[in-house]
Amino acid sequence: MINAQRSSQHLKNIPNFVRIVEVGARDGLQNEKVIVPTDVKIELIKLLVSSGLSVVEATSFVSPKWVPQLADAKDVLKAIQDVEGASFPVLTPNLKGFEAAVAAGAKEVAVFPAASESFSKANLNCGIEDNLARCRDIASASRSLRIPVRGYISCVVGCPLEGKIAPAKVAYVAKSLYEMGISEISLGDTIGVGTPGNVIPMLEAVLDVVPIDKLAVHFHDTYGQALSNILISLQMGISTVDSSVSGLGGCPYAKGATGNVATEDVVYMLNGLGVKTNVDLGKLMLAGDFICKHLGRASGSKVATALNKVTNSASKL
Ligand SMILES: CC(C)(COP(=O)([O-])OP(=O)([O-])OC[C@H]1O[C@@H](n2cnc3c(N)ncnc32)[C@H](O)[C@@H]1OP(=O)([O-])[O-])[C@@H](O)C(=O)NCCC(=O)NCCSC(=O)C[C@@](C)(O)CC(=O)[O-]
Repeated sequence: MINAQRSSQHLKNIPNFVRIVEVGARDGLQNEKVIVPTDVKIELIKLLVSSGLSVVEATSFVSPKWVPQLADAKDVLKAIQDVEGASFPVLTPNLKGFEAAVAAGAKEVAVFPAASESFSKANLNCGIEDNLARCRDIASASRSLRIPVRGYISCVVGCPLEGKIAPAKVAYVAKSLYEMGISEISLGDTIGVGTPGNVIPMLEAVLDVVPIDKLAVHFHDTYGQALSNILISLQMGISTVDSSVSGLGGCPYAKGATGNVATEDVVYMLNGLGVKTNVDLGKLMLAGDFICKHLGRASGSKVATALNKVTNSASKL
């Protein structure tokens, strides 16, 4: 639904409500070299849910040889079965992962093809077409179980191996996912090279073949462009945005890719636009503080950093 209260021509297409898909516990942690204890992952997920986030991607059922950080997927998912207030999608690259996820209690899964042939091979050990066949297998296995399947497309504007990616390639993968009944397609700027200049033509190409209410955007903030790309996407009518608490993240198979856009920064911008998210920024920052303290690292969120400075200097007065 469009925000009717806004009189400005420039803001009138922006939706009243944006659904945030929090990917910190999966995309955020998957690239961490030191293994984060399972209990810490579980506590992080619980804190994220307490902040009001209604979709918290929990983990991945991928090969532990490829992504050792998420080898505890089963334990994480089992431990959050009784947590109420959010759904917990998990990544499944193939039927083996899908079956393991379902056995551990997954009620939503995600497949993750790429728009780049080389990246598909680096990330999944198979090309785009072979991977789409795996996605199709998962889509059909999930149908009888009524499990929604999200589909990420990686490298929607640029690839670490191939450089620029043509919008038509993204549209092809998006159309394939849509035709196999994927519930939502998240367009991933895996290495954060998007600007409104290349994101707009990519979105236009995808919108020619997939309805807007099926689309989400997933921006990494490597070059500091994520919020401008999100704003453009909202102006084009997209109302689901992926982000990661404290800007954690990076893909192990995309060298140089830094964190996702920070959820705190997205919520702050949306609050400023008068867009509802149901997320409490203060509680979200507690989740960010918790994981940053554990990782021994400063937050990648500009908003959390600024608000923490303001609070610290006020408490010294
Ligand atoms: C797809 C595979 C498994 C193929 O990997 P492979 O080596 O080709 O697999 P295989 O079928 O040849 O099997 C080899 C071994 O892996 C096992 N295996 C096979 N499948 C599974 C499974 N599901 N779970 C656990 N184990 C599995 C299988 O049983 C066998 O075990 P072994 O007999 O040697 O003991 C591998 O390439 C893989 O796990 N890739 C995942 C990489 C990954 O997670 N990347 C990060 C996520 S993508 C991303 O971050 C981008 C995104 C989504 O956020 C969007 C964006 O940012 O733009």
